Amino acid sequence: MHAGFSTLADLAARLRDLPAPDAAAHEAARVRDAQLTKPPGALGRLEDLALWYCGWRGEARAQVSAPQVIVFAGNHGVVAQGVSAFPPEVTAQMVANFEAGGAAVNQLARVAGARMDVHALDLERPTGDISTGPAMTEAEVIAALRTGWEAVAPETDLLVVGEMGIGNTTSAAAIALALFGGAAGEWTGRGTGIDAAGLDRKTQVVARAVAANAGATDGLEVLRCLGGRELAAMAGAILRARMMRVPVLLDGFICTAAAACLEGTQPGALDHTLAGHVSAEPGHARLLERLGKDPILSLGLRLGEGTGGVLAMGVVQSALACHSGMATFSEAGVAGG
Ligand SMILES: O=C(O)c1ccc[n+]([C@@H]2O[C@H](COP(=O)([O-])O)[C@@H](O)[C@H]2O)c1
Ligand SMILES: Cc1cc2nc[nH]c2cc1C
Repeated sequence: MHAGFSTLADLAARLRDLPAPDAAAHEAARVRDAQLTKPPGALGRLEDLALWYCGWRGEARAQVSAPQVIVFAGNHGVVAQGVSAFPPEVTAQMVANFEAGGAAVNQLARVAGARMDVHALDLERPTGDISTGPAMTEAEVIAALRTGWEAVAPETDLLVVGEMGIGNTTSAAAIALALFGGAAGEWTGRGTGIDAAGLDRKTQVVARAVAANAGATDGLEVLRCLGGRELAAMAGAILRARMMRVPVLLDGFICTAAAACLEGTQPGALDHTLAGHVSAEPGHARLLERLGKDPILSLGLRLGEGTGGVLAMGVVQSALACHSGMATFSEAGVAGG
């Protein structure tokens, strides 16, 4: 399917006309939930997850049959400022590891029964150094958004987008600062494990990046100026999922920062998404709070790749197994329903 956008203005127009969940299916799912063999509300948040999923899929009794995780990789010019504990070659080396099945996310995707796809975006051509100017031209950000848009499989019914990109916690922190304000230090963390001196340097780089791109206030423009190709691809996939009414589980700090750019342009653009987890990168909890998202899991992960999102797929699948598989009070002959 043609992406249907060739400029950021086209994309902003698409964002103004997004599908909503199916209120009747949501209500039918709620009625069914009330009849299941448990005290009302006893499955806690699992009940909300099942209703959320049924509403977006337009089914009173839904199950996940084609979960997909897509890992996008990109390289960042800002690594020249000494903002990561690892060298940028690791991005391409990890792509090879994803393709060989050796990364953490490969194992978790297998456990979740999810299809996994990997897209490396122009790794040999890092984005511009955000501490001195914009990361991408409009043509570059559109190309990356389209890669994400086109990566969502037609049969997918639950999506996780993850990323790999040395230097990308600097991008994510700069995006959060540009969108939500505050001090650079509130959004900047250790990423892959930079030391204390490195963290000071990185905080200054984040502040300089936002100052150097001060014209960027709209979400999509923030994505172009302060993001990276893998962040733009994640945003494109999240938007495509919305058009397909496919629920999305967000991963960590970088994934959430990319998603926040859509919400920055169009409030409500992330209504089909939930936070799969809260990462150990301190800016992530703050960002989720700003987006009004309560994470499903909190396991101290700070890996990215989609790992936290894929783990939460298991929780959503469990919620739907209960919602669709449990007997009602009358079916089971249990008193009190
Ligand atoms: O998902 C997260 O919250 C997260 C937190 C810290 C680091 N990461 C991963 O680490 C890489 C970026 O870290 P850095 O230090 O190079 O900016 C990138 O490949 C991310 O997938 C991911
Ligand atoms: C080894 C390694 C694996 C990763 N996976 C996601 N980000 C990563 C960063 C590093 C350094």
